[in-house]
Amino acid sequence: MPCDLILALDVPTREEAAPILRQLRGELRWVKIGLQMFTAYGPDYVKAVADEGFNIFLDLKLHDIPNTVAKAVESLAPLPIGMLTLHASGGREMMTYARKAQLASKPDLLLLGVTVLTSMDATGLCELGVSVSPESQVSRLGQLASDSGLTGLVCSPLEVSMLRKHLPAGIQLVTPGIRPAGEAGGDDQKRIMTPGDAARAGSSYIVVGRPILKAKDPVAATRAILADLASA
Ligand SMILES: O=C(O)c1cc(=O)[nH]c(=O)n1[C@@H]1O[C@H](COP(=O)(O)O)[C@@H](O)[C@H]1O
Repeated sequence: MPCDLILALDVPTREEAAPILRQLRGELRWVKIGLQMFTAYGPDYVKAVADEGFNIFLDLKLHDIPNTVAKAVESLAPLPIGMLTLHASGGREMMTYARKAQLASKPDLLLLGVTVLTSMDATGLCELGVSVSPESQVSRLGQLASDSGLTGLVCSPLEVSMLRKHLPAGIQLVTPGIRPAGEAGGDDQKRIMTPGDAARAGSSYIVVGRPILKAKDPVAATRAILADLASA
């Protein structure tokens, strides 16, 4: 399966987003709208970006009691979105409720369970009382999400080959924590890989924000990432 690129549109204003979207139209298919833009502009902005021809990954990382998450999924279902995130650490019942609501309201929506954030390492997990390695915790949460009916996960590319051995063949693995060769370090991402290595490991999609958004030439950065994916 080829690996596709998702742009994380993590910018403060729609005025800043507009030229980026204009330049990248036709270069990539998927745009992720996350907490920063959704909090500022809400559902109308999701519709506006979809109207520009992009597929939308709405990254709200839902995490609440089962009923509340299920109702949020129902409220979001009318939006033109192809992917939506929730935290797998919300547990089996929360994920089961959410999946049921998604199947009833938007069957073609890919509900993604976020396993262990790519910004976390073993030390960060230990501070939360989780004394196993990030890989073990991803394995546990990935299995729980799959058992709860989810068909997609968010994880680091470092865990993809391990998950592919244990989970159903069709599972979609979406991996942030992507840093092109030579761009690693100096920020909050801890469990990282290059685009090509993530694709070779078996990622279904990679999510990339700052390496494109902060590049001098976002189009050139996007093309370099796509070329790295294509060579995988
Ligand atoms: O759910 C996500 O998309 C996500 C999960 C995760 O574990 N790590 C992670 O970085 N993300 C998102 O992926 C994007 C990564 O952005 P950059 O680090 O700038 O490439 C951000 O929008 C994060 O919110």
